[in-house]
Amino acid sequence: MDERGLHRLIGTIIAPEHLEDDCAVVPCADRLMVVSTDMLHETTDFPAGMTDWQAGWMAVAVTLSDVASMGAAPGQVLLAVGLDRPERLRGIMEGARDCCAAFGAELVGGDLDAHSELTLVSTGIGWVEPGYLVRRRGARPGDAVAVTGRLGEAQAALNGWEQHRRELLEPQPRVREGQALARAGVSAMMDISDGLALSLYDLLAVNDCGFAIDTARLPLPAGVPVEEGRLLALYGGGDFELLFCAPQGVVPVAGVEAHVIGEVIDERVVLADGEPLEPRGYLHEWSG
Ligand SMILES: Nc1ncnc2c1ncn2[C@@H]1O[C@H](COP(=O)(O)OP(=O)(O)O)[C@@H](O)[C@H]1O
Ligand SMILES: Cc1ncc(C[n+]2csc(CCOP(=O)(O)OP(=O)(O)O)c2C)c(N)n1
Ligand SMILES: [Mg+2]
Ligand SMILES: [Mg+2]
Ligand SMILES: [Mg+2]
Repeated sequence: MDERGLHRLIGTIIAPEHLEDDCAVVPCADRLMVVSTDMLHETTDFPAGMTDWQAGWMAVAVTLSDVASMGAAPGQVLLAVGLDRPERLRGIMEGARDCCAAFGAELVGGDLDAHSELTLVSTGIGWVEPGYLVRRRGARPGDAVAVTGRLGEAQAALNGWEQHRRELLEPQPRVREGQALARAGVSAMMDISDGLALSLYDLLAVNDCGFAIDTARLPLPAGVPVEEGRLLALYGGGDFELLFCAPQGVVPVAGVEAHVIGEVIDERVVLADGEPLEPRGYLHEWSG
């Protein structure tokens, strides 16, 4: 059983539309509040050699990435710490605080308990005017499909490409870019935490159209052979770039480094170079 299968179960218990986006959306006077929470564990999320400061940074970055994907401005963050050793706390809190500060958020609370495996749960709140909210749903046939930054860098580092360790250990949420894309009029957006392929299937699940990408157009990790780089870009997790669809004429958006990688099509399929793309990537799995 994997994460996506269990999400379907959750969708039979709470309203399934609550599972459609990177954040929950809560009306709040004349603005919308978006909220995301994410859990990280030492064994699955903190690679060997990661510092405590980097673990705190990453916990906040992954949540701010979800906030960014809605076109929202980060506001407040809470961090719950399941702490294995007390001497780790200072570094973790400083990393979390510094990531908040770097992206215009404030760390305003959290929780603390003792736990055998270091576990960080970050909750991020963001704010957006109703006209600029962007959801995963909204893609239209003929839109361009595009991504910010480069893909596959975090997984490249895990594969031993040392020049990409910083991207793995200190992900940079595309906070400024998310808001600029929203204001420019993109039609659908999400962040890519589990790899491009799974993210395209996540978009497919909530849109009435499909996606055709051209692998020659993927922005690949620098210094990695092209064939390996292409696999990393399609199936590697941990990138935290934005994947978005944009009506013709919207991209390029000033100040946003993005690459068009394909287009939205009528047929509800995900194609890469004309063939169905394997729905493979980073998935939490359970045995049995
Ligand atoms: N245990 C849960 N209860 C309710 N909603 C959940 C749960 N786990 C995940 N979700 C929701 O499912 C959607 C997908 O989750 P996830 O894959 O973690 O998104 P993301 O990769 O953006 O963090 C999100 O809207 C998230 O809020
Ligand atoms: C040991 C280890 N493997 C891989 C990564 C890269 N990485 C960071 S988050 C992530 C996947 C996304 O995490 P998840 O808990 O699924 O977050 P969500 O999709 O909910 O944002 C990956 C592959 C890592 N940081 N550490
Ligand atoms: Mg997300
Ligand atoms: Mg999540
Ligand atoms: Mg994930």
